[in-house]
Amino acid sequence: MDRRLKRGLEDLKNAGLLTDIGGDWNKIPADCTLKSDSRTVGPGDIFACVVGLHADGHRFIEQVLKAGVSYLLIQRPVSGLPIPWIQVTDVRAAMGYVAAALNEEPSEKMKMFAVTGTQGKSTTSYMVRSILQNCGVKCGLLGTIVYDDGSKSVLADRTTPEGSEIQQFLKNMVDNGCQACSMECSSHGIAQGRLSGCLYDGAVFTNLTPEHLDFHGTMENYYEAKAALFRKYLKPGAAVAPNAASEHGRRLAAEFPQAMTWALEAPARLQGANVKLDIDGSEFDLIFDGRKMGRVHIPLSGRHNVENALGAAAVCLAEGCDEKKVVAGLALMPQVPGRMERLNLDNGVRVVIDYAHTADSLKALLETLRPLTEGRLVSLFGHGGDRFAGHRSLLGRAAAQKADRIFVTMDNPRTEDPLKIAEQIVAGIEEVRADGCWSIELPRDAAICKALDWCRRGDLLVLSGKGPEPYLEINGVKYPYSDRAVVEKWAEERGVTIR
Ligand SMILES: CC(=O)N[C@H]1[C@@H](OP(=O)(O)OP(=O)(O)OC[C@H]2O[C@@H](n3ccc(=O)[nH]c3=O)[C@H](O)[C@@H]2O)O[C@H](CO)[C@@H](O)[C@@H]1O[C@H](C)C(=O)N[C@@H](C)C(=O)N[C@H](CCC(=O)O)C(=O)O
Ligand SMILES: Nc1ncnc2c1ncn2[C@@H]1O[C@H](COP(=O)(O)OP(=O)(O)OP(=O)(O)O)[C@@H](O)[C@H]1O
Ligand SMILES: N[C@H](CCC[C@H](N)C(=O)O)C(=O)O
Repeated sequence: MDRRLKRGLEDLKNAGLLTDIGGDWNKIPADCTLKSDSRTVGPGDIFACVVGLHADGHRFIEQVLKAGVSYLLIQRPVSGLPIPWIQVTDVRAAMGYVAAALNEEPSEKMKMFAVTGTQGKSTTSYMVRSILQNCGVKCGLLGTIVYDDGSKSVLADRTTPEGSEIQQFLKNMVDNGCQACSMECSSHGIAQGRLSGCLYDGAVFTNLTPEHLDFHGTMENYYEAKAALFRKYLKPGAAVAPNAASEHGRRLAAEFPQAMTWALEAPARLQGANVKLDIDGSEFDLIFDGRKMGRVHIPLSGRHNVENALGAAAVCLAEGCDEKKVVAGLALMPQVPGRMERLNLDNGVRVVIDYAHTADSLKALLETLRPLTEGRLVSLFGHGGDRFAGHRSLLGRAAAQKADRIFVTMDNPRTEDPLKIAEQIVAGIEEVRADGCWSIELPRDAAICKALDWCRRGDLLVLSGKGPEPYLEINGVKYPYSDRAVVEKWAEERGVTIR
């Protein structure tokens, strides 16, 4: 038995996943890679037959054998297999353990930080990385925006990739000299076992509000998925940093006595006070066990971003980072793409691009921007198709309560009719306002141009929902698209300069 695979099999056994094994697993090549997409496999690979919602990986066995695959990970008995195989009860959840073993357990060679919660994962994981880098620690990043292995950064296609991909990224981080990894963990990723093979030194819980109920069914299931990160994937003595202002954060804190709680407006070990918000950023006093540690400046506006900074500071302090370096590290963080991203036009109009795609985050965003707006606050958004439809009327309500004018448009309609989605948003607007403050313009680029033409000096236009996404997904096709590029093109055509 190959030395590396021995460990993988032990982990599969301990996780209750291993059913059976067949064939010769003695001489696995050093560069053998585990893949779960038949369209990407090549000679020498292990193919994992994932049983998904749309396809059953076992159907592709003949195809991958022709492609030269050397090993298989299967979930149901397949007779007459000509190559070695391992049978497990859940291939998707098993992939991470096997890939971790083949990659020599990369998560044991770095300080691993996880961030979970409905909102704030990307921002908080950028903040964690910024603090660690200021402590002289080279840090990789995995999340919704990019996968950065310490050498190159590629655009992410999911928040938490499949277990096989995670382990490959972690291995690359180790090879590239990273001493840490800051990683977002989505509830889908945790529930589907994509984290198998990862063990974390610290984990942050930001908040839990209704989202992804199409997948989890109930809020309790959704909470359980998040809580599993803390119950199953922490190294002994790991730092646990829950938001004590959240009911679910308090539940986690009660379960983990070592918790380094944090909160903006609730009792906690780490707190923020004297918050000052500006369009270009925020500042606040960082209070640790009742003592002022320092005044923190972050280049991101919004109380929710102050909360994210508290979460990042809490996990880093609990992991032993120097207090002054934590404070300075937060100030050094870069603009998180598409999170409160500002574009100042020289016609006196300001534009903010933000990834708010839930009613709570749109409300928080508009609440932050309202007092910072001289003229009218203009809100432009849609909602993603094949996602939790319960958000739609609530998004409409949130905008109607805070904005002066609303342009309803499309997000990624996927397989839904974008007009029907827009009408569900409008239903929410009309529950609150009857003054005709809205219009529907479905093509998102046309809607943005219309809104920019409508705005005048002092107005603030908020483009929300897509943040930095470089595409519009319609019926399974991703068309190149970017909110920022549309504003830039409009400005160029109108002779307006962006500062
Ligand atoms: C609900 C969910 O997580 N779906 C993911 C899941 O789909 P699935 O289980 O239905 O897979 P499937 O399409 O039936 O395919 C089964 C297997 O057959 C393989 N296959 C398929 C076709 C083929 O020709 N050959 C082949 O080998 C596939 O690679 C896969 O391994 O596995 C697919 C392959 O990895 C993913 O693309 C797909 O993500 C879809 C695109 C998705 O939208 N996921 C979202 C909901 C998601 O995971 N989001 C969270 C973040 C949410 C948040 O904001 O918090 C995330 O972590 O990104
Ligand atoms: N702590 C927070 N509380 C509420 N809303 C937040 C918080 N942090 C960020 N937001 C809002 O949510 C949007 C997405 O933020 P971010 O990308 O950091 O969260 P996320 O959890 O990574 O989201 P996703 O998994 O969907 O990518 C932001 O653009 C902002 O509008
Ligand atoms: N990562 C999240 C956010 C999507 C944001 C929005 N732009 C959409 O496409 O629905 C998801 O996949 O549910």
